[in-house]
Amino acid sequence: MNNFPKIIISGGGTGGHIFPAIAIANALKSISPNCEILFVGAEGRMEMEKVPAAGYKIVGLNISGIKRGSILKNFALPFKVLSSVRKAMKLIADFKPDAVVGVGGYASGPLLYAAKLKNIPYLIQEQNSYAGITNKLLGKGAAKICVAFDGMEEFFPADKILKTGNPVRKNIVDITGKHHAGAELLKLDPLKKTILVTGGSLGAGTLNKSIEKHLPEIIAQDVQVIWQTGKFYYNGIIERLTAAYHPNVCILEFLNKMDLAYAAADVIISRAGAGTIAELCLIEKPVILVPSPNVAEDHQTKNALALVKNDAAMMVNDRSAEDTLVAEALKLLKDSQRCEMLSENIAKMALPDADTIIAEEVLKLAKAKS
Ligand SMILES: CC(=O)N[C@H]1[C@@H](OP(=O)(O)OP(=O)(O)OC[C@H]2O[C@@H](n3ccc(=O)[nH]c3=O)[C@H](O)[C@@H]2O)O[C@H](CO)[C@@H](O)[C@@H]1O
Repeated sequence: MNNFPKIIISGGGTGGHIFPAIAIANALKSISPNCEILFVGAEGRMEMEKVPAAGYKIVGLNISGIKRGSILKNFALPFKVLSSVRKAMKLIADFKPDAVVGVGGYASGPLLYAAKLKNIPYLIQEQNSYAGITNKLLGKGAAKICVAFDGMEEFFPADKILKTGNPVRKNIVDITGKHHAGAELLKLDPLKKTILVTGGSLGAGTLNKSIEKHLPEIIAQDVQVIWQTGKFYYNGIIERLTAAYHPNVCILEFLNKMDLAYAAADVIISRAGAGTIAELCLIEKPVILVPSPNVAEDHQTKNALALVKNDAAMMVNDRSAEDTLVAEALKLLKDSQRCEMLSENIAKMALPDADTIIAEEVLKLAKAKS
């Protein structure tokens, strides 16, 4: 076997694509410490900051998605796609990867397409129950497609599908013994009940409105809240709220130490992004999911229902969240039996080794090529 396999991992846009990619890279490094990994992302997107922070090198392509609303806004898109494919071809020629991984998102398309043209084997990792357009288009040429949900034959050739679950960063879900450290970092009281609110990597307007509206009730019950707002909402919330400075309230735009926030929480309110759900199954805490209605084919509702059907999570619709979400969370916090049941059931849904299984598949492809 080639002891120095070279792997390109491409994709990004949101945490939902970036963090599985980092989890795969970490697993590759732990199985094959000598392997060389290069990330390829989209210029100006979150991966250009998060990937180097995780210790990996990344190169950016000048590529964006289709913008809704006006043809004019998309005028430059075909040129960007062409120049990105050209740059991807050059990256492949220079780096000479033995295998390529695509996790979805803007950069994944040009890079996988270039890999296909250059006969480099590639693996696709699809996080959701509904396949993204890039992954669907490039699925036929993939050597393997690693998925997290049943029924993905609807989008991909059945013989290429492997159900692995979504890869998660091991350090994020290792929360044992971190409750006090979490409370300390977030300047909260480790003895008080705590709700964590997370809107996924970009934050969620509905969750923010719901918390903002009912913050006085949370404080009145002497409950603490770790409130991740997302970058776009943070300043507005801080400007509007004097309660933001109450000792029970910790507001952040992004949680860099998600493990400590998970560890500090007694109940979690969350969007139903596939990566977050994979983590929630592993940390085994009671969860209320509020699926985003603004995603393709309503896939977050499908993600959430997979848990709800097994009594492994509660669900509140986006439409009713402003009225009922906080009351439901405060009620759940007081019901220790229900919390225990939800924790037990969500743990049964976990697929803990996705990162290692996918990394092994990638290394098999690299070995077959070299
Ligand atoms: C609006 C949108 O398009 N959402 C999609 C996006 O979600 P999104 O980008 O929110 O991704 P996920 O919910 O899957 O994962 C979020 C990731 O970000 C991390 N995190 C989050 C907040 C924070 O403050 N700190 C932090 O580290 C979480 O630990 C997790 O690893 O990709 C997912 C996976 O393709 C999809 O299922 C979602 O529908």
